[in-house]
Amino acid sequence: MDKLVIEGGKPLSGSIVIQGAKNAALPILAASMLVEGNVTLDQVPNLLDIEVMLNILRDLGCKAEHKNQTVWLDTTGVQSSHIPESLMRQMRSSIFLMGPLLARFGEVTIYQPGGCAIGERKIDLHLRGLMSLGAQIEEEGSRVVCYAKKLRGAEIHLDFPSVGATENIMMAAVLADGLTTISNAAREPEIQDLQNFLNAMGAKIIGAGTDTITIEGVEKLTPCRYPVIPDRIVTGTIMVAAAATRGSVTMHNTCPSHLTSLIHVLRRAGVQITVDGDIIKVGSANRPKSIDRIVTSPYPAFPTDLQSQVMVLLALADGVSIMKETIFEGRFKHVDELCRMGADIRVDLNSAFIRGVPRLYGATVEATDLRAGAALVIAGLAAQGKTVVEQIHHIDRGYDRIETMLEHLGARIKRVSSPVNNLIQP
Ligand SMILES: CC(=O)N[C@H]1[C@@H](OP(=O)(O)OP(=O)(O)OC[C@H]2O[C@@H](n3ccc(=O)[nH]c3=O)[C@H](O)[C@@H]2O)O[C@H](CO)[C@@H](O)[C@@H]1O
Ligand SMILES: C=C(OP(=O)(O)O)C(=O)O
Repeated sequence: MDKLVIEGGKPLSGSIVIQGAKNAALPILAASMLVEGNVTLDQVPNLLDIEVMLNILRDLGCKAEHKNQTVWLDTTGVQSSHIPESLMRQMRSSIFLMGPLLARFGEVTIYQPGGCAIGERKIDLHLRGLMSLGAQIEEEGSRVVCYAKKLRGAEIHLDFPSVGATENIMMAAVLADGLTTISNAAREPEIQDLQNFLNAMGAKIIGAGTDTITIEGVEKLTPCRYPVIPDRIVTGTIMVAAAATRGSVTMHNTCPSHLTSLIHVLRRAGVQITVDGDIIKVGSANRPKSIDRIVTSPYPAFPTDLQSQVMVLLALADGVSIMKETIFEGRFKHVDELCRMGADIRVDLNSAFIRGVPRLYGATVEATDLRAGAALVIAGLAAQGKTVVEQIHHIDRGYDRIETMLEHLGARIKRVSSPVNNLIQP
C-alpha cells in the first residue's frame, strides 16, 4: 500500500500545467461506445479511474491504448453490452456506459456501480430518464437489465440536476427517434464538454450549460478526435494548496470561467488571484480570513468536490467559518483526520463549524475518499512537521501523480511503500 509522506511548512512556488478533467474524460470515453470506428481523445489524464474505464471498454471488445495523455480507441469490435459486476464495482463512473450501450445495442446489463463512500448515490434518476425514452428495466439484486428496441425522444424533467443522470440521458437520446428535452438538467462544464464531443461526432444537441438541453436524435455518428477540457477541481485543489501554504503558484491550461465560485471564495479569504486567458496566478502571504458561510450546490454554485480542500484553508483562518454540504451526506470524513492534525472543527448534521487555528501539526491520517485525500495532502503541506497520508489509491483516482506535481512546486513530498520512517530529510 503506497503512502504519501510530507514534510510540511514550505510555501508552494512555481508553475504547472493542469491535467485534463477526469469528470469530462470518463463520460466522453463512455460516449465513444456510441460510434463504430477510431476515436482519439487528447488531454486524458493518467488516473486510476481512467484505467478502470479503459479496462471495461476492453472487456466489451474495444481496443484501447493510453499514452502521453492521448487515448486511441477502436470500437469496431465492441459486441458485448454486459459489464461484469467486478468491473462495475470499481468506480461510480461505470454507470455512464448504460446510456450509450443501450442506444447502440438495444440492451445493456449492468450492476450497481461502486465508488468512494461519500453518500448513498442512487441511480434512480438515470433509470427513470431511460424509462422515459422507452427503455424497459428489470432489477434483481444489484443487477440491472435494460432493453429498448429503439429509444424514442421524450420530455424529461429531473427532480434534481444530477450530473451523471443528465449525461446518461444525453448519451442515450443521441440515437433515439425524435426530440428529447431534459429540463432541470445539470449545468456543469463537463456536460458542455460532452455535448461538444457528441456534436463533433454528428449529434444535434443544444443547451448544455443551461438547465434545458435539447437533443434531436440522429441515425448514426461518425468518429472524431477531441481534446478534453482542463480539470477545474485539480486547478482548484492547487489554488487552495498555494493559499494554505502561503505560496505563489501559476497554473497554465486552466478554464478560469469554470472556477468563478472558488475564485470568489478565495478572494473573500484574502487570497490574491489574477487571471490572464487560461492562466491563473495565486499568491498569499498572510493568514487567511474566515468566511461566514459557504454552501455546496450544483454548478455554478460552490462545488462539493472542492469542499474538503477549502475546509483546510478555513481551518487555518483567522475566525470562525461555516461550511454546509448539500450534495453528499457522507462528505465530512476528512474532519476527524484534520482534527488529529490540530484543527478545531465540529460537525452538526450537514454543516461544519470551523474555528481557525494558527497552525496544523503533522500526523498519520487516512484518505477516506478522493477529495478528502486531497484535503489531507494540502493540510500536510501547510502543517508543521511530518504527515503521512494513507490509503492514497483514493487520491490516484483523480490526480495524476499528485506528488510529482507538488514536488515540482517545491513541496517536500514522497510516495513510499511501508516502512515510511526516515525517507525524507527535512
Ligand atoms: C464522474 C463525475 O462527474 N462525478 C461528479 C458527479 O457525480 P454524480 O454524477 O454521481 O453526481 P450527481 O449530480 O448525480 O449526484 C448529486 C446528488 O444526486 C443524488 N442522485 C444522483 C443520481 C440519482 O440517480 N439519484 C440521486 O439521488 C446523489 O446521491 C447526490 O446526492 O457530480 C458530483 C456532483 O457535482 C461530483 O461530486 C462528482 O465528482
Ligand atoms: C466524487 C467524485 O468522483 P466520482 O463521481 O467519480 O466518485 C470526485 O471527483 O470528487
